[in-house]
Amino acid sequence: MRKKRFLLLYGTQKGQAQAIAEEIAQQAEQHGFLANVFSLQDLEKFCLEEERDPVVIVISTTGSGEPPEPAAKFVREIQYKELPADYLAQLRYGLLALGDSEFTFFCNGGKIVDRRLQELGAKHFYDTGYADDSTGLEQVVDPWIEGLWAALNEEFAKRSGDPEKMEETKSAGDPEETKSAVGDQNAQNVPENLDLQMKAINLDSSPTPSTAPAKGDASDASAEAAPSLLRSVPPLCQCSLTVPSLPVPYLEVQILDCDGKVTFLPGFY
Ligand SMILES: Cc1cc2nc3c(=O)[nH]c(=O)nc-3n(C[C@H](O)[C@H](O)[C@H](O)COP(=O)(O)O)c2cc1C
Repeated sequence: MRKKRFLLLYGTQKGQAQAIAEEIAQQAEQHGFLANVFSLQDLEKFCLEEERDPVVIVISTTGSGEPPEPAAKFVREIQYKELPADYLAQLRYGLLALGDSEFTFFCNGGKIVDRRLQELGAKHFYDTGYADDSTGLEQVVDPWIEGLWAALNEEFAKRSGDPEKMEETKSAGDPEETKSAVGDQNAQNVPENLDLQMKAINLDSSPTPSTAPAKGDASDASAEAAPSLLRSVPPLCQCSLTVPSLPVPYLEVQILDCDGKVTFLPGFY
């Protein structure tokens, strides 16, 4: 059977995004997919405007919230103001943003690209992941990659219009399940602080927040614009918000007697 192809693009400054893209490409084989991997700087090797297969983008952030330098030309091209709002209407993509929450503009390189692709009519087939170098990229990267295969399968099933395959994929994990697959996995296999990490993602400025439907048509768009306690909506979701890391807990208590003698409270030493 012919392998299901997807385009895999990466934008990297120091090599992490490339390594993750290569890992995705390697795993793709085992899941029955074929990934064509290119750097975002190789503009002559891909054309988003004509791309009909799903696209996966892994992109880091550098400077103070800029996309990596090799991706700069790509970003300039998609930011061209004359592009019509349906320029990438056929495009279905998933994006994994890398960053470090110690920086003010967390994952901003990915957010810039994500936001612009949405403005040009492209749609997510899978929710955006925000991986944080300060807590360990793998805490988000690993579950994100694990959920990617079900999302891709569902996307291909949809294209072939095969309801049975859709059902099969659903039971294997559709976007609802794709999301919960990531969530469930977090709950079961990874440390407690990943829960916090995933909450930070939901609060972040994803154009399609992970608590919102994975894909948006016109009706989704109006539903998403309504105020909600369950999902992040504009303008808040478009801000570059970052949940700060807690400092290491530390407490020392000393009580001084009036004569200046130090008394340690029972239980504190
Ligand atoms: C000089 C420098 C600037 C950075 N600036 C940001 C930033 O503004 N926002 C952010 O979220 N991460 C920032 N990062 C963190 C990187 O995006 C993160 O470490 C990422 O994993 C690097 O991926 P790469 O090796 O593919 O470039 C910065 C890292 C460096 C070295």
